[in-house]
Amino acid sequence: MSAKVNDDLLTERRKCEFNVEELTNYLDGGAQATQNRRKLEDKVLSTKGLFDEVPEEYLSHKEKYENAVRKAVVYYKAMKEAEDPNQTEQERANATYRSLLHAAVFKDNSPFSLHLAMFIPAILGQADEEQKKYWMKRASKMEIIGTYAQTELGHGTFIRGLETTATYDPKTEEFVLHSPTLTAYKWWPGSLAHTANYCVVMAHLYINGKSCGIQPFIVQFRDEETHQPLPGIKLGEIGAKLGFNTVNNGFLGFDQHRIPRNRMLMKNAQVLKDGTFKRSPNSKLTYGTMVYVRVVIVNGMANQLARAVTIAVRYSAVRRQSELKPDAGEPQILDYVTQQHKLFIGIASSHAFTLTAKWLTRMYQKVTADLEKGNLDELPELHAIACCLKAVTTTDTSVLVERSRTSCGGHGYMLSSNLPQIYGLVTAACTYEGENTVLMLQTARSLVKALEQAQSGKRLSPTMSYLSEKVSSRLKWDNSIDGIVKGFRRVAYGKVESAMRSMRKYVRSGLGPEDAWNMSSVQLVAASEAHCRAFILSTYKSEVDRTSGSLSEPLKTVLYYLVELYATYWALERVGDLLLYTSISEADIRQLQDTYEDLLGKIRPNAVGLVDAFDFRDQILNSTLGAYDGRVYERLMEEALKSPLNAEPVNQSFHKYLKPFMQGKL
Ligand SMILES: CCCCCCCCCCC/C=C/C(=O)SCCNC(=O)CCNC(=O)[C@H](O)C(C)(C)COP(=O)(O)OP(=O)(O)OC[C@H]1O[C@@H](n2cnc3c(N)ncnc32)[C@H](O)[C@@H]1OP(=O)(O)O
Ligand SMILES: Cc1cc2nc3c(=O)[nH]c(=O)nc-3n(C[C@H](O)[C@H](O)[C@H](O)COP(=O)(O)OP(=O)(O)OC[C@H]3O[C@@H](n4cnc5c(N)ncnc54)[C@H](O)[C@@H]3O)c2cc1C
Repeated sequence: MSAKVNDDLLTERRKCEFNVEELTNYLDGGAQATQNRRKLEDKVLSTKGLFDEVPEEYLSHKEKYENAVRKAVVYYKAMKEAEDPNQTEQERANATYRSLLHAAVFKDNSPFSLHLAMFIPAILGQADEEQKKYWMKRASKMEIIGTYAQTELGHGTFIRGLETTATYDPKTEEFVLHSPTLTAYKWWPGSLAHTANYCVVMAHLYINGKSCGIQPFIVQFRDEETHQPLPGIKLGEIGAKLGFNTVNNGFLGFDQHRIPRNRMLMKNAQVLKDGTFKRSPNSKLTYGTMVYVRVVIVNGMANQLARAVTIAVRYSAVRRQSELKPDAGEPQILDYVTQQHKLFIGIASSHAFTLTAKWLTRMYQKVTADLEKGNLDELPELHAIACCLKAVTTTDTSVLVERSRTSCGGHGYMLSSNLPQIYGLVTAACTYEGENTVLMLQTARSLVKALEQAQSGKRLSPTMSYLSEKVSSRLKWDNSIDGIVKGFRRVAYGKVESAMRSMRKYVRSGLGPEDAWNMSSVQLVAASEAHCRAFILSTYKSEVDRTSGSLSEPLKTVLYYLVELYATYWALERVGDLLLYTSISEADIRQLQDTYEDLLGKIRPNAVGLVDAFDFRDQILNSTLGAYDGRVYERLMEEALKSPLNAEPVNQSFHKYLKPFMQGKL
């Protein structure tokens, strides 16, 4: 097949006003990081056996899983072999920060993902030093494969309501794990069904009949040689899902299953041999693995969104449809301003999430280091900001990936475009690791507390300190980026205050505080959203200010177009709220709309350059519509021909059913 690049894409690349490689380096965190990432990709992607002969979508549920395990093993070994021993941990982390290498291998997700994303982090965060040494030696080499088993059939969100019990037996120095009901069965953990042999189980600890809260236990549930479930273990797979079909989500029930005392992960709380319980300094430390994954998800969303928007923008440069002007031929669909409106916010959001994720990762690292020294002061702030960022970035990414898909018209509906699978991956994140509404309400809880503290003259944590600033009933509006950040903060303040007023009103009318909270929760979620949008926007702007000093002028200019586009887009989306709490006028709104349209026009010549700068290889995009060369139609046909239905000109169903039916013989 010729390697000719589509002419429209060539023209787009010539029009780009900035240096694409410079932006790639900026997103990676430096030229060296780009080089390391590419080296890693070269090495891993040249491994034999990593890719599918038959596209995954044509396999059965069972075959998909078996094929994914085959690839996971090859991929894991390739990643290990590609590790550069001369690189520091930090350099390795930088090289993989924006890499979606696994996406080249799995159109869906890896059956090892829970081992790496949660089992190992749970050991690192919950085990004492001796346990960590023992388990990490085995887990890091994948001598054992683990998962994180928290959610049950009956409870996911409400962790305190988990029914699985771990009852300490001081006579044998063992815990007895038990699932007293059907709803107590662990349900959802990835890798649990047929891949893993160990898991971290979150269970309700009882000592001498007394509840000691939810605690983490490391549990072997399959024999290491035969892989048979151990006695007292009931196991299975939960069935087909919207996505995650190669992740092997499973169920697990315990029937009086005994494990030694040292299998409780005892970094925070401990059970001594005689059954003495030593409390954790803060019971929420047990939830630390979830906080870690929420932080990781924000970066994951930035990357997946970049992938979807790369596919959609390249396709939109190649696709020609309808007429803008008579006799001028069919324009590229990217010339339709509505198409730009659908897609450019995806590019800007990906940048905003990447920079916010970097900020959040630094905060996570600081708070974790403080926790090691016994300082828990900033844990509530980390929890509050991680909750809303996880919720808002997953919600926005799901919307924008779906918009990217529909922006590709009919071809976006093809699995070969890869957009449906990317949607399946990102929409899952709206639910897992804390359902989004629930997490928004956690942030709202902190906002309410912060406003109460501000009103009684206490100092607030940095991310909420604006709540202690003096506010006028309507903030004086200005259309600058800083003005928009202030506007969103004013909205957050106003909505928290209004929710608090509602709660007091409901309490006066006879409701209890919990019912009053529930009645006001729609407002509370809106307050969290405004708080989070102000946070993302201010972080995005200040991170670009902080890090763009040495960049070339053309690149800086485009980066600020995107920051301004992001701010303007959200101001226009939430104009009703701004009208309620600020002095924004009709003239301001009209000017914002003009600015927005002007920005779409300025970004237009740079659109393909901007997505090229994400630097995804074709193998990582895995898409008929998004490849670098723009050979969209050829690829669609090539992929269609791989359909097993095209293997023979006449399908047997014709002779079996259609022919007798059409000839009236059936
Ligand atoms: C596509 C790319 C992405 C890449 C990522 C890879 C991902 C791999 C796949 C992941 C697979 C998924 C795994 C899972 O889903 S595991 C299961 C996750 N489950 C959850 O997240 C459950 C959600 N529920 C909770 O977190 C809590 O129960 C909840 C926060 C909702 C409430 O807890 P609880 O009822 O016990 O507490 P209260 O509301 O009464 O609050 C008590 C106080 O504690 C504070 N709090 C709560 N949680 C935390 C925390 N984690 N850290 C610190 N503090 C916490 C809370 O704010 C209250 O404080 P105050 O009393 O001071 O107000
Ligand atoms: C793809 C995928 C992978 C997963 N992987 C794992 C895994 O590896 N390990 C694991 O342990 N779990 C896993 N989970 C489970 C996941 O963590 C839970 O599904 C999630 O925490 C939500 O809990 P739930 O299903 O109980 O939803 P529910 O809490 O039942 O939510 C249902 C509805 O009730 C609402 N609701 C619930 N509580 C409140 C409240 N307090 N206030 C207002 N509204 C409320 C929610 O907003 C939602 O609209 C996975 C889930 C998915 C989808």
